[in-house]
Amino acid sequence: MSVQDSRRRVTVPELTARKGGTPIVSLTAYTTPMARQLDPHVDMLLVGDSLGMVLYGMDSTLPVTLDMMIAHGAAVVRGSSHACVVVDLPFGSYQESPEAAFRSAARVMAETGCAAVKLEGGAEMARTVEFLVHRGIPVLGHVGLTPQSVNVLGGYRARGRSGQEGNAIATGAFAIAEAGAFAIVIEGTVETLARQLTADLSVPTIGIGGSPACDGQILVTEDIVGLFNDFTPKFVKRYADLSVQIGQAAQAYADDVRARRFPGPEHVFAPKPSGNTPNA
Ligand SMILES: Nc1nc(=O)c2c([nH]1)NC[C@@H]1CN(c3ccc(C(=O)N[C@@H](CCC(=O)O)C(=O)O)cc3)CN21
Ligand SMILES: CC(C)C(=O)C(=O)O
Ligand SMILES: [Mg+2]
Repeated sequence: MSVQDSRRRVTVPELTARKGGTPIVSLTAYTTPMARQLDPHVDMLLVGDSLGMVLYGMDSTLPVTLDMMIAHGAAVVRGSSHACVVVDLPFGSYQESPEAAFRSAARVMAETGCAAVKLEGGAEMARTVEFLVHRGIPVLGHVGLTPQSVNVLGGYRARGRSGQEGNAIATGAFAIAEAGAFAIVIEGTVETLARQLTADLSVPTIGIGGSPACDGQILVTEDIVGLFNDFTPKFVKRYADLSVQIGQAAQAYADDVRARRFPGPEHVFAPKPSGNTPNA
């Protein structure tokens, strides 16, 4: 793993040009301090609507609002200088019509300074993707396990196990690519489907529970560093356990306060020196 060129921001066309090349490295970020830590190491930062579950304790991504995505999107853009920042369009902000999608996406672009938006869906979203791209908004597609459709899908289970479901996902991915998506996230599908789509699509695929053959990979940062422990999808690899370190820090602080070891003399403000105080 190498620190990337941090002098210049990765552009959307540069990500598209990575098809079949060096894998696109991507992680989610929701806040400025996390973006600052991740930015040098990744090509793309996604401000995912997973923030509803990870940061806000919601039990799905559906209650996430456009205002939440804009606030967190702006925070991530402020914390990054290298990565291409993409912001999820939340549930309800784009499905109704291409016009509604444009209004939402234009607010996200203008108010955050991000480079692109992501939206979930297949063939039914192709017209919307084309509408946005033709009007200057780069779109990242997202097919397979699409969490905003959890109530239709009936849970966060792997997709494309049946030939019929696999065909529908493939048709959707081709429609989104044809409509001008610059890359497509393939989430939670059988590996063979993600591999086949990577071989057949002209744009990069970014896998999350997809395939090692995908043109890139993405995961939720809190999942890989152990800061989110409500559930762990099968596709997550854990690289650190920061919740343990946070708990240890809180325990040590609590022990210090209760024993009056904190604050120490170095943590308190001495009185200002002045002419008429005997102690000065
Ligand atoms: N922290 C986090 N990580 C994610 O990857 C993520 C989110 N949140 N929120 C939005 C969606 C929801 N996702 C999920 C959520 C749960 C499973 C999960 O538990 N899958 C089980 C099988 C579940 C079942 O069979 O019903 C698994 O074994 O992977 C997978 C993806 C992926 N996304
Ligand atoms: C995991 C990625 C693909 C996502 O959509 C999210 O974090 O919301
Ligand atoms: Mg999302």
